Amino acid sequence: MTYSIKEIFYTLQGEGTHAGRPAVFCRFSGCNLWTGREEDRSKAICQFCDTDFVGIDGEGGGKFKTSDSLAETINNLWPETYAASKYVVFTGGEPLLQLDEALIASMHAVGFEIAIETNGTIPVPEGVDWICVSPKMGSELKVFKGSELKVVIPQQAQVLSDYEKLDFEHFLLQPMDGPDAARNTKLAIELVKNNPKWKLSIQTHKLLQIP
Ligand SMILES: C[S@@+](CC[C@H](N)C(=O)[O-])C[C@H]1O[C@@H](n2cnc3c(N)ncnc32)[C@H](O)[C@@H]1O
Ligand SMILES: Nc1nc2[nH]cc(C(=O)O)c2c(=O)[nH]1
Ligand code: SF4
Ligand SMILES: [Mg+2]
Repeated sequence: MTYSIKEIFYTLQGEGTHAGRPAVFCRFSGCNLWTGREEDRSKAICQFCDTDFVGIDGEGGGKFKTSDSLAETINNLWPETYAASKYVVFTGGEPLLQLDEALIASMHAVGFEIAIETNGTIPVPEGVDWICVSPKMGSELKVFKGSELKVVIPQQAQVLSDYEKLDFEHFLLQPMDGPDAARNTKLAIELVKNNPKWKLSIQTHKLLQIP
């Protein structure tokens, strides 16, 4: 299959349990919860997205005709001096619209550990090594287990105790960025202190001003 990629870049994972870990980010084009067009945001299922995932015009973006050619492009961004700990984060947009077993096999063949950032509305194929699910109110959750559940707060009608029943290793609250970011951060800190099952996830790449 042909993969539509918005951008590919080498940076640090900014969020979640692996914050600070060097990673190649591969951002797929397109999402099932928003078109990505500003004029559609107010009627989208997911309205708070901080990401441009439209088209294939970003750094390293394009159409890749084979899983091996995409894997090779990702592999070429990893420093030659240290081949251990190769780590790719597939994100988007919604990566599970495109990530398939062929691409998982191609990434493993070049020695990568594979992570995804998903909204949890599409089942995860076998072989993904780190599954981060970030559920969106107004969508139907279909992924009930994984590595980390990263809940952006606040969202309308959210009930944190419902999430606590799910089968994840780590439970994280991430303050929603936007006009109320400061207030949302205070709220997240208070919630975590009162519910220690949860940990705080802040978007460190924004503080660090790295991609
Ligand atoms: C851009 S999304 C792409 C992956 C996938 N579609 C998803 O929603 O998980 C990557 C991560 O950014 C989070 N995110 C998006 N907009 C955000 C915002 N305004 N503030 C905080 N986190 C946000 C998402 O919840 C998700 O965990
Ligand atoms: N540095 C960095 N870390 C991230 N973690 C999740 C991201 C995403 O957009 O999926 C992201 C991102 O865009 N940049
Ligand atoms: S589901 Fe993810 S990529 Fe899609 S609009 Fe929401 S935050 Fe953005
Ligand atoms: Mg991001």
